[in-house]
Amino acid sequence: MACGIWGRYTCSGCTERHRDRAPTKLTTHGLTRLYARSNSTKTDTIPPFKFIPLPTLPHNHFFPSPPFSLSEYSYISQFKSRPPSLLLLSPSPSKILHIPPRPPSPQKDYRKMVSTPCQDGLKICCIGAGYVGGPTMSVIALKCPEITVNIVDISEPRIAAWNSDNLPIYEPGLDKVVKACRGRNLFFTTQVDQCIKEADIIFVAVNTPTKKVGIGAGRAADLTYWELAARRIAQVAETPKIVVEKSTVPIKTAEAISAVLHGAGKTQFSVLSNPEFLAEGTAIEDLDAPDRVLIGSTLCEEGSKASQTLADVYAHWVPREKILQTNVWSSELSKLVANSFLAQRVSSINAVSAICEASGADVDEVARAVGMDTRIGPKFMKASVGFGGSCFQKDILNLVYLCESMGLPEVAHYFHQVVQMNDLQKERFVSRIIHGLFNTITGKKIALLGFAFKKDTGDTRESAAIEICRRFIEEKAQIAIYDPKVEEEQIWSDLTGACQMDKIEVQKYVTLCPDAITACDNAHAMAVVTEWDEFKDINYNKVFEKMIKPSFVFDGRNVLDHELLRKIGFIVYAIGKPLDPKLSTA
Ligand SMILES: NC(=O)c1ccc[n+]([C@@H]2O[C@H](COP(=O)([O-])OP(=O)(O)OC[C@H]3O[C@@H](n4cnc5c(N)ncnc54)[C@H](O)[C@@H]3O)[C@@H](O)[C@H]2O)c1
Ligand SMILES: O=c1ccn([C@@H]2O[C@H](COP(=O)(O)OP(=O)(O)O[C@H]3O[C@H](CO)[C@@H](O)[C@H](O)[C@H]3O)[C@@H](O)[C@H]2O)c(=O)[nH]1
Repeated sequence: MACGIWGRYTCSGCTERHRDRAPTKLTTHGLTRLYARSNSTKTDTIPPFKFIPLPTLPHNHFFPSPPFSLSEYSYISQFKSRPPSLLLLSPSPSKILHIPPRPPSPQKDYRKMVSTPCQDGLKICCIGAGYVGGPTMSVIALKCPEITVNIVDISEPRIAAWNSDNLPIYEPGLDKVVKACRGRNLFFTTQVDQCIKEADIIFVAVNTPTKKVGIGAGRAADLTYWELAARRIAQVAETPKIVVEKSTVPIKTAEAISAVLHGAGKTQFSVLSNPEFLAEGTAIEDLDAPDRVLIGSTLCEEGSKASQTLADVYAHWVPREKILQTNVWSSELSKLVANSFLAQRVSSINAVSAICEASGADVDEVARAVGMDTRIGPKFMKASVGFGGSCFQKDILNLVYLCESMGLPEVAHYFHQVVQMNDLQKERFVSRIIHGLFNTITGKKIALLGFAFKKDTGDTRESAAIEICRRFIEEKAQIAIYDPKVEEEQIWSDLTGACQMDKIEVQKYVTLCPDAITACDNAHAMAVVTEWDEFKDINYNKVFEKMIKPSFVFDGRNVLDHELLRKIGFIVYAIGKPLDPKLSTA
């Protein structure tokens, strides 16, 4: 069947290059959206004119007879510097079949148009609509309006939430981006197979948690979801695809995945590594202006071509010099190393916080003095109750496991210390509270402010709050939790999992509160675990009135005004700060 593309244009539905060829029939051939130009007979001037979207057309849709004659249509593949979706120019969108004949656009325009950074009509599918897949693909859709981006997931509720006003993740600025693109060139769907089939580039952004059972349990990455996604692609794909590792994976995963994909022997796949460096809470900022974009590929011609295609997508908004193209193993390893270095800095400053408490030094002063050395730098120097999040611990343990597997036990041990230091920091915080409250917290009420692993996210994965609560429950304390963004059900699920108790049992120890003041009512102590900005603005005079005396504040993030709190009458403990003489440490 002839493809209905006219001019020098590589159609998204097939890999053929079509050149001034008159098909007998016109099909959409993989293009699902056509735009009509209204009220104009001019073909070559692009803006200003009005585009009227026609109804979405299914793949390979045949227009009814009489078939289109090519001379009646002009397809163009560039709209100013940003290539748009395929444009169907027509004087009357409602009369798409009765357009007066028009001469084709001059050849030279087409030459200019096809040399755009990204091919018109490119289709992206992202498998996994989570914290990475959702924001990353939304930003690609925003920056590349001519690219169709389908985000697929096996979880129906998650997809339903992405299609609602209540997105499944909280991320500042995400709402706006999604609203700008959803239904235009960004789609969330559970139609995994169809989107795989239609895509030119498939990102895989599924979860890769730490293995719970089997060889490498507790350390190695569990690639079950990844492999399932790869097998699905292998089974369904009919045309060549670029498959992109967006998930964080161990080195050599691309090689293994390539074997799975090519095992089916149906078509050609190029596997790229393109790790994501966004941090939660600042995902949109990080995606908008990344420090770098890393693309790893095999060194063959196919690999370089695929790498270039992906680089061209990012080049829509990321300066070329920030797009690093490396070999695939360097790319995979760099992601694990980046997270290990970041976590190592947090553990280092947390280790220093213990020295400060023992010596009377102030951790923030030390961090400032050390961080002003340009070789060291000031970032990631904030002492805390311990790092959390879905990545740091998982990725370091993954690196540790890789080192062990490669016969490098000393290197493995070196990186493992970062996680052990983090565990120690959480335990130090709990011990300070128990000792501060005269060596027992049994039956005492502790208000826990914050449950997310950091501010500006509703994510609780590996949050220090979970371990701290587990230890409080072990000591039979009463805990009143307030977090501005974390869903209640998430807290119950985290605590039942961590404590190996059912919800009713956990509820004997834990209550969830609508605000900080309520949580502090009749409490012996208040502990800040997440650095939410709003905690700085609480009326602490009011809190003090409501709390049992002596009233304690344990600031696990060093975000409160400790001087002021002491003036009000609180006994204050802050990570890495000179100890309050009134705080019992026995
Ligand atoms: N969260 C972050 O900030 C972050 C940042 C950089 C990299 N990463 C890495 O990115 C990956 C994804 O992380 P995340 O936080 O987005 O995970 P997530 O759990 O939020 O999302 C993963 C999604 O994949 C879906 N999924 C799993 N298997 C599937 C399949 N076979 N087909 C379709 N959908 C499937 C799940 O239903 C889930 O919605 C991980 O490897 C993680 O280490 C995460
Ligand atoms: O000075 C600091 C900085 C961070 N943290 C804690 O460290 C954890 C991780 O914070 P952050 O790195 O900001 O958030 P993540 O979303 O986990 O992002 C990390 O993990 C992602 C997943 O791999 C990477 O993409 C990011 O580059 C990397 O920063 C959180 O609990 C923070 O509170 C500190 O305690 N002190």
